[in-house]
Amino acid sequence: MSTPQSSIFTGPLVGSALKESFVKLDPRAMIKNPVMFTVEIGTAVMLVVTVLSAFVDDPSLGTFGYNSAIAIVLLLTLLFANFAEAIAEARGKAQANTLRATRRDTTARKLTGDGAQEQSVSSAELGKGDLFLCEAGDTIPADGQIVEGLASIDEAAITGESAPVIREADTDRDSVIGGTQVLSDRIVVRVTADPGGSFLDKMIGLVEGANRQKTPNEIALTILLSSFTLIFLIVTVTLQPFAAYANAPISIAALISLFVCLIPTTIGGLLSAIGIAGMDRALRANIIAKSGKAVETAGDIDTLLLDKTGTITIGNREATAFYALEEDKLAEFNQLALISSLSDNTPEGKSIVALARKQGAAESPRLTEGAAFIKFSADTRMSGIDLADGRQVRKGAWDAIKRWGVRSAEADKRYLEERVSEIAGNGGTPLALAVDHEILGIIQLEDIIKPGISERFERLRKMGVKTVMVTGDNPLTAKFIAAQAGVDDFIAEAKPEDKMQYIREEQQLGKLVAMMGDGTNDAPGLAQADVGVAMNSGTQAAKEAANMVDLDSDPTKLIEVVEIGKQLLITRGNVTTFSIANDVAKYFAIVPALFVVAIPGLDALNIMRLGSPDSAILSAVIFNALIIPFLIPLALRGVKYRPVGAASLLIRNLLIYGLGGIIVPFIGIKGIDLIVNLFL
Ligand SMILES: Nc1ncnc2c1ncn2[C@@H]1O[C@H](COP(=O)(O)OP(=O)(O)OP(=O)(O)O)[C@@H](O)[C@H]1O
Ligand SMILES: [K+]
Ligand SMILES: [Mg+2]
Repeated sequence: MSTPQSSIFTGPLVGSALKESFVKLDPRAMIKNPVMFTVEIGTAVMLVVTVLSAFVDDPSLGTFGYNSAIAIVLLLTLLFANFAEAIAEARGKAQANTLRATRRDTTARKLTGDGAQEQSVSSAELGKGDLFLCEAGDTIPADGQIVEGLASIDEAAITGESAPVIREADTDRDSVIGGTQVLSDRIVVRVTADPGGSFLDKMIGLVEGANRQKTPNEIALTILLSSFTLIFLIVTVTLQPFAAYANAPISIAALISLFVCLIPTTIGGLLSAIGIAGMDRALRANIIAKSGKAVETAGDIDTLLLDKTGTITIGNREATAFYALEEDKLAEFNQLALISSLSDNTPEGKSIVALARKQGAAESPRLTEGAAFIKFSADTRMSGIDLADGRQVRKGAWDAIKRWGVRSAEADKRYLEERVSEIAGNGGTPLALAVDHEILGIIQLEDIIKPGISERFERLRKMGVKTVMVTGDNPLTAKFIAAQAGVDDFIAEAKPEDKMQYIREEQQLGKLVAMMGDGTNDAPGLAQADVGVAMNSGTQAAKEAANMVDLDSDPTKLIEVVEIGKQLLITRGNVTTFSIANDVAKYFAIVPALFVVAIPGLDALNIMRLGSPDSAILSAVIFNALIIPFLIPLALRGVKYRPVGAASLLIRNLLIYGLGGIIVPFIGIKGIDLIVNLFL
């Protein structure tokens, strides 16, 4: 998906967009955009007037040549607006075609009879709940969740990322996507999507814009623009009796032109292109937004919930030291740390195994035979093993182990507590290791804060976004990392439901909240958040609850999501400002020119000194049409976004797009008028 940043106007895209521009003239499609629809009616009337003026000898109809010029320019206005939308859609369509190539029928190795038999079927025959087997070289036939094994998978077809990813059963990285390829090992997968409802199918629909719906903001803006259109319709129509009274009758061509110049055609023509381009920018960042609304909401986010481990820190939290309470028991410590982590798939668990081995511990099948592994969960904040000999070994957060119940002597506990505070105070994560409710000592886990992350938080702060670090770690560690990384707030010893609680509280204050997650226990939070971004590597539940999926599974992507949303809102706001300022300026450019012959007093207002009323009108409609293609690159690329406060941003943009919007038409229309007068 991450196609190289291509130019907006590439050959084949332009060709198909040009064709689409004509197809989109269909009034049934046009009516969805009331501003441009009225332009279409105006164009139709002008065409009739043009034909009439060729045959009927009525001076009030105007000349055939002038009428056809106006009619053509109006038609171009429509085509330019259609082209803006078509070119915005074309990029998505091209991507959809690439994706379609990935979605082909493959043979699936379906498992039946409780996984005992293997049967070759077509991927199209797989339904939700079916089990299939994949080995190195196989193409994964359908979306699913790994129930057994682990594999390295090439997801380049979907994500554009060539480095293989590891997907594993019983982890937060257990989902696989149909169409991707297994590179090594063997997995058993349970199908999670029926044919036609796969991730790829949804993605194709999204990038194609087939089910693109107007966002609430777009609908509101469309209503506002339609009311402007209605007001200007009244203004234009009431100008006629006034003109007749002043003995300066206005031709139909002039009236329609004036009307089209006054209504907000610029934003009307570019509105949907801006929206599509916003989705497209998200897509280029490898984010699949399930709706345009989600992208927009991202631009308004007040509070950003970010995980500590893996988002703010590098996330390979590694065991760097073991502190045994009694030095002569270090060997036992090593041994128990090792066996309690043997089936712990977390980075923490794996690194504990590695450190224990390095310090001389060896596996002892005799010891682990018949043992039951206790998996780590964010709720218990512990993991461990129940040995066949009856001993219970646990490792976990200090307070979690204490809550499990420890019988250690007070003095020992105090001594260990100091170790714990020392490790946590330096940003490390202390884990207590206990056997049969007796603490043996402390495991020190260390993690590194991502370089450059505090600059990103600074950027967010300037945009007025509050960042909150969420961690299952203890308050001391959390405080240290929060201060180092420069987040605004933190939640320590957080359980999944605490996230949800925090989101609710913020929302009750009227805040919009975004979060990113991957685990099944993140799903409620992802659903509750105004913007929930799931990692592609995450569980099916997380992906379903979220309104966006990040194909790169990069937790810092949330920051980018906010920036893309802001850019979309600002681009739309600026083009709207520019469009309306333009229309005001056009009013003052045209009206004095229209009446200057009849009312010489208006000459004072006629600052533009346009050649004649006819050339003034024609120049204004030409300018009005040209400004649309002129702004297409801005609409598609978005306004360059700077992280500054809302107030200074508003002032800046009002200056550039408001004042600019007033000045540009004067210069533009004057210039066109000079050229037009060469021909008239
Ligand atoms: N594999 C593990 N075995 C036992 N305890 C663990 C393990 N991993 C983490 N812990 C303990 O559980 C706590 C919570 O871990 P959890 O992974 O839920 O949150 P976190 O990694 O600190 O934060 P984040 O939400 O950013 O991932 C940790 O602070 C640590 O004390
Ligand atoms: K206009
Ligand atoms: Mg974690």
